[in-house]
Amino acid sequence: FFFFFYLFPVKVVEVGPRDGLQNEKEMVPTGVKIQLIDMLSETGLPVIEATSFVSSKWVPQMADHAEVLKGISLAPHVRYPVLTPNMQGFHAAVDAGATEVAVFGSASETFCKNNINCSIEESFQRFKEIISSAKQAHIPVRGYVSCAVACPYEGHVEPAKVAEVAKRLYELGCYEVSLCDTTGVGTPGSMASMLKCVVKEVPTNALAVHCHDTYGQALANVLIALQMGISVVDSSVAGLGGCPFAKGATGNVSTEDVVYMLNGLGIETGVNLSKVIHAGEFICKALNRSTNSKVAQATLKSETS
Ligand SMILES: CC(C)(COP(=O)([O-])OP(=O)([O-])OC[C@H]1O[C@@H](n2cnc3c(N)ncnc32)[C@H](O)[C@@H]1OP(=O)([O-])[O-])[C@@H](O)C(=O)NCCC(=O)NCCSC(=O)C[C@@](C)(O)CC(=O)[O-]
Repeated sequence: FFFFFYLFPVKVVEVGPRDGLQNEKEMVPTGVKIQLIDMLSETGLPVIEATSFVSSKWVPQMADHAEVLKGISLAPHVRYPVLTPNMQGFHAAVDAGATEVAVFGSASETFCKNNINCSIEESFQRFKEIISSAKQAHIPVRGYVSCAVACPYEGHVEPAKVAEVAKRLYELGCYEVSLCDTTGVGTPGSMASMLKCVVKEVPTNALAVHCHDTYGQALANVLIALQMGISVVDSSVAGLGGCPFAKGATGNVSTEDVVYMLNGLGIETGVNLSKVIHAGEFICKALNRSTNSKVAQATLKSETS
């Protein structure tokens, strides 16, 4: 690899209130979710994924989606996408005031079936309907490709399959496609192989990466993506999270660690790190656990010593 650090800004997409909280066993009070999002809205983060309009039988933690979306104080320069797996979710999201949605596909058949109860082909029929209705309502749609490196059920996933699914989402009208290392098994090597294949099919300026940190590789994987020209990074405050349908996978790379690394590279994000650390402290206290962010741990320790 040759190293180049481009100095154009990176967009950090905060997924903590959705991806971070969806896997929590104990119900997180709606007021806590709202307060977390409101605190994150004050940090300079441009995008905060607020909740998901999925079935409460499948993901009970997200059952209060409408209350959360209606309860937050919308900041003028922040976008608040929500997940919508089908038209029922799309209509409910729009009724609750959503102005941006996200569809979530997969490069693995088995994960698709376990996550949204349909085949990849059927999922595209659903996405087509959602994207077409969203277009009429001038609602932007983001797309996810789960299992972009590996699947919790099938193991290795071929980069060509990831590229095919990403291209279909992009061509259907997703303005951005986020490539997800759902289980966090990716390494800079496997990420690079996958990304090399995907960038042949989808422009880099329409791609994002979404790295779980199960094997401690997430920051290195983000760095590889930056070096390959990708400038959108998903992350979760305090590194919270995991997918209920990817057993054993831990949370996303933490927003604090991503922002710290980008600051160190001199790359503009517009995000105030200490405010994110403060929001992370709030949610960790509410969940009665310690942060997964190394940067937050070090900062809070130095403040108390
Ligand atoms: C997609 C479905 C709904 C299909 O679920 P289904 O059971 O096949 O749906 P159905 O159409 O047969 O309907 C069955 C029941 O669900 C209800 N229903 C149907 N749709 C909705 C809806 N939108 N909202 C609320 N309720 C809904 C519907 O009303 C009905 O209720 P009943 O008559 O039995 O009382 C289900 O599989 C589901 O909700 N899955 C949720 C999956 C999920 O949230 N996964 C986690 C997020 S994805 C993720 O974490 C990965 C990501 C994005 O972060 C990236 C990465 O790291 O990989």
